Amino acid sequence: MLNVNPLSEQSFRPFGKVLRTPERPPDGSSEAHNYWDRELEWTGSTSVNYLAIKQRDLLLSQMERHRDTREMLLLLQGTCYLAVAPAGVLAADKIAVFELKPGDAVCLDAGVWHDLPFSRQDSAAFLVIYKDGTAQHDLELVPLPATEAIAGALSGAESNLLGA
Ligand SMILES: NC(=O)N[C@@H](O)C(=O)O
Repeated sequence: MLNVNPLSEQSFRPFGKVLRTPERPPDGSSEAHNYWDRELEWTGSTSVNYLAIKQRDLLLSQMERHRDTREMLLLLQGTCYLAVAPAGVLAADKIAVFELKPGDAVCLDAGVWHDLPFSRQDSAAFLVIYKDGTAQHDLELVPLPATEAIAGALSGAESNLLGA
């Protein structure tokens, strides 16, 4: 059973960065705004993609990675669970699951394992930003040795499966 962690900069650090209001002084400000420049260095051709997530059972059976790009996930609507594991050899015992709420933005380091997010309601929507062509040329998808249930509000099917 994979427990769900609240999202924090510290807890997410092994997987990438959580983008929140920076603690450092803004690079520009006025009566109307504060601006922080270059929160992430980003070079090369980039695509901005729309990802609509459909609700599915909280059962993690695969993970994917993109070796050659970081991946920014900006949650536009819906609460989600995001399963991640450190880059390198995929170790099932290193998988962590985080709860993402609307407005949360995380940037996965290149090669960090993840699965498509799990929506906690009928649907959810993200902007996904990474190197152009990633979905076509840099998407490695692998099955897990065993399906892992994510601890959350189990659906009927999940309860039956787990004998809950
Ligand atoms: N499978 C797939 O499309 N994955 C990307 O959208 C992604 O890394 O979120």
